[in-house]
Amino acid sequence: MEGVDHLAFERNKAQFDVDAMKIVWAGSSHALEVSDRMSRLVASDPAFRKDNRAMLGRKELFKNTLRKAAYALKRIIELRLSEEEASMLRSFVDEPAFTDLHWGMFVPAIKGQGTEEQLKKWLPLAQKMQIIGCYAQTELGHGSNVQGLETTVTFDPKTDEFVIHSPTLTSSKWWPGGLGKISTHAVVYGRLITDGQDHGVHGFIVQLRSLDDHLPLPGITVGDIGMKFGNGAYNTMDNGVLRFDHVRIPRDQMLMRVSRVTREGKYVQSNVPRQLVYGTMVYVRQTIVSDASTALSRAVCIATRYSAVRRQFGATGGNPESQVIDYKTQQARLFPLLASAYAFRFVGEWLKWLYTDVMTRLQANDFSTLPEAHACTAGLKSLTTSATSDGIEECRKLCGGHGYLCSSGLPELFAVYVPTCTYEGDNIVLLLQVARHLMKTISQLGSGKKPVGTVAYMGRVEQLMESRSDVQKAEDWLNPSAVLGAFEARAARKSVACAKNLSKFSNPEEGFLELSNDLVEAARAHCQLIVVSKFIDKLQQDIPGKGVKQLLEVLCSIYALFHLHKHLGDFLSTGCITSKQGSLANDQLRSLYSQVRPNAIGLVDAFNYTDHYLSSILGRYDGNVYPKLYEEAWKDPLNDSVIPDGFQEYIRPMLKQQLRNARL
Ligand SMILES: CC/C=C\C/C=C\C/C=C\C/C=C\CC/C=C/C(=O)SCCNC(=O)CCNC(=O)[C@H](O)C(C)(C)COP(=O)(O)OP(=O)(O)OC[C@H]1O[C@@H](n2cnc3c(N)ncnc32)[C@H](O)[C@@H]1OP(=O)(O)O
Ligand SMILES: Cc1cc2nc3c(=O)[nH]c(=O)nc-3n(C[C@H](O)[C@H](O)[C@H](O)COP(=O)(O)OP(=O)(O)OC[C@H]3O[C@@H](n4cnc5c(N)ncnc54)[C@H](O)[C@@H]3O)c2cc1C
Repeated sequence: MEGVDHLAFERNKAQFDVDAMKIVWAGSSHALEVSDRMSRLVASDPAFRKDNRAMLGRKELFKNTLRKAAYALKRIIELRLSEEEASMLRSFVDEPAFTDLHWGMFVPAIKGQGTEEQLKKWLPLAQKMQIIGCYAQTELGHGSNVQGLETTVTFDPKTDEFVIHSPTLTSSKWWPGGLGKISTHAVVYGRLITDGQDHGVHGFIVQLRSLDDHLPLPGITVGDIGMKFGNGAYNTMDNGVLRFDHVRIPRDQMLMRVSRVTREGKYVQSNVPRQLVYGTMVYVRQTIVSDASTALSRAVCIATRYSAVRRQFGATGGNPESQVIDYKTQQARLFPLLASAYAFRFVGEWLKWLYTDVMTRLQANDFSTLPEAHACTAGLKSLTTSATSDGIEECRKLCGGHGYLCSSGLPELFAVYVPTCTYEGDNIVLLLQVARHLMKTISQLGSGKKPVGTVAYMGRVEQLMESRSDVQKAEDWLNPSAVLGAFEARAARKSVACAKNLSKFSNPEEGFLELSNDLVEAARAHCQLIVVSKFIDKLQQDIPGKGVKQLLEVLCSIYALFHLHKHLGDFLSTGCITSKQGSLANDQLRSLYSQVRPNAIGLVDAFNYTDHYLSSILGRYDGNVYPKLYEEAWKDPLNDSVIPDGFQEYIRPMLKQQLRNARL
C-alpha cells in the first residue's frame, strides 16, 4: 500500500517531542536545518542514486563515484554552498571517495603542519580543487609503527631539493585512499635525512601526476591496490600503491611548522612538540567518533523500524502475531545499541570541543593538553568504532534473514564501516596508547602532579580503592553518582592493578608487553567511564522539549547499566559492587527497556534520516517492507531472463546425462 504509514500507530505511542529530540541529535536548530536541507537535496536528485552499487563491476562502480564527486562539486558551486553545507552534502552522498581524503586529511595536514607561507600557497589550490591530494603515510611493511617507515627523504644542498626514494619493496606506500587513480598530490611521510643524519618521520607535499595529462611524473610508480571486502562498499575508493625512484622536490615542500631544513641543510626544530607531525591523525580520530554515532544510528534505525513491522508467533484470539520488538530478548539486544548511538553522539560533541580547545591552546604555545587529546581521541576512536562495527552486525542479526539481503542496507554499511577499526590506528594499538597515558598518570601521582581532565579521578585513587557502592534497590542505579562511582572505581582499580604488576618487572617495556591484555582492558574501562560521564554531563544542560530530557536519562542509564551487566566480572572481581547490586542493575535494565519500547520509533525518527540516506527497504520510514522487498527481488539481473545464462551450456547437458544414466 503506497503512501500508507505502516508505522503510524507506533509513532502515535511516542511520549516525547520528537522534533525537539531532532535538534538535540543534530546539535542545534541551525545544524538540523542545514542537514535536513542538504539530505533532501541529495535524496531528490537522481544523479545521486545509490541503490545499484552492489551489482556494479569495479570499473563501472568507480567511474560512477567520479561522476558523483564531479557533479557534487558542480552543485556546490552552482548553489554557492557554504563550507558547512558542502561538507554535509558530501556526507549525504554517502559513498567513500577520494574527496574524503582530500578534504579529510590532505587539507588538514597542510593546515596543521604547514607554515603561514605554505598555507598561503597550497590551501587555495586545494580548496578550489585545482589540485587533489591524499595522505600517504602507511607502507607495505609498516602501518601502526610510524617510526618504522622506510621511505627516505634526503636533502641535497647542491640543488636545494629533497630526494624521495623507496629503498625496498616494503617501503612502497600502500593503502592511501585517493592515491591509486586520482590524486595529483600527496602529503608523503618519510624519514628526513640531512648530512647523513636521520631525523625521523616528517611530512612533505609531493606532486604525483601531471596536471596536464594526469600521467605519473618521472620516477613515480602508482596504481590501485585491488578489490577490498564486500561488493560495492569501500571499492568506490582507489586505495593505492606508490613507489619513488629518486624523485626530487623543492625544499619548501617540506611541511615546516614542526621543524625545518635551512638552505644550508641545517635541521632546526621549532618549539612545538614533534608529535604534532601526528596531528592530522588526532584530528581525523576525533571526527571518527561522531561518525560512529552516525553509522550506528543508521543500523539501529533500520533494525528498530523493521522490528516493529516484523511479526512472529503469539497470534491469539484472531489477533495478529507479536511484533518482534516486543520480545524482551530483542529489546535487550537493540536498545543498548540505540543508547550507544546517543552516547557516542554526545561524547563526539565533547571530543570536538576538546579538540578545538587544544588547537586554541596550541596557537598560544600551550601544549599541556596534547597528551590528554591524544589519549582521548585514540581511546574513544577505538571504543566507538569497535562497538559500532559489532553493533551493525548485531542489527543485521536482529533483522533475521532479510537483514542478509543487500536491500536491507546492512551488509554494505558493515563492509564500508568495518575498516574503521583498523584505519587511523589499529584499535588495539590505540588502546595501548591510552594505557601508557594511564600508567604514566599513576606513576606521577606520588610526585604531587595533580591529574586533570579525564584522568582527574585518579587523583582520588586512594578513596576509589576503598569505596563500596551504596546501592540498595534497583532504582538506586538511576542515580548518576551511583553509576559514576562504580565506573570510576572499576577503572581506577584496573589501572592500579596493572601499575602494581608492572612494577614487578625490572624492564618496564618488557612488563608492558607481557601485561598488554590487562592494559588494554584497563584502557577500555577508562574509555567507557569517559562515555558514561560525558552522557551524564550532557544531561546537566538545559534540554527543552516535552519528555526529551527524561528519555535521554533513560538512555544514559541503559548505556551504563548494560555495560555494568556485560562487564559484571570486572565490577565484582575488583570489589566495586556486590553480586546483589549487580543483579539489581539487571532488574533496573529490564524496567528501562520497557520505558523505551513505546518511544523506540520516535527515538530513531529523531535521527531525521531520509530513505535515500538509509538505503534500506527494512528501514523505510513508512514501514512498507514486504511489497517493496518483493518488488526489489525482480530487479535482480538474474531475473532479467527466465532461463539464466549458462543453463543451456552447463546444466541442460548435465541433466540430460543424468537422465540417460538413470534409464540405463
Ligand atoms: C567512509 C568515511 C567517510 C567520511 C569520513 C569523513 C571524514 C574523515 C576523513 C577522512 C577519513 C576517511 C578515511 C580514512 C582513511 C584512513 C587513513 C589512515 O589510516 S592514515 C594512517 C593512520 N595511521 C595510524 O593511525 C598509525 C597509528 N600509529 C601511530 O599513531 C603511532 O605510531 C603510535 C601512536 C602508535 C606510536 O607512535 P610512536 O612515535 O612510536 O610513539 P610512542 O608510543 O613512542 O610515543 C611517543 C610519545 O608520543 C605520544 N604520542 C603518540 N602519538 C601522538 C599523537 N598523535 N599526538 C600526541 N602525542 C602522541 C605518546 O603518547 C608518547 O608520549 P610520552 O612520551 O609517553 O609522553
Ligand atoms: C580501508 C583503509 C583505508 C586506509 N587509508 C589510508 C590512508 O588514506 N593513508 C594511509 O597512510 N594509510 C591508510 N590506511 C592504512 C591504515 O592506517 C593501517 O592499515 C593501520 O594504521 C593499521 O596498520 P597495519 O595495517 O600496519 O596493521 P598492523 O600493525 O600490521 O596490525 C596487524 C595486527 O597486529 C597487531 N599489532 C600491531 N602492533 C601491535 C602492538 N604494538 N601491540 C599489540 N598488537 C599489535 C594489531 O592489533 C593487528 O591485530 C588505510 C587502511 C585501510 C584498511
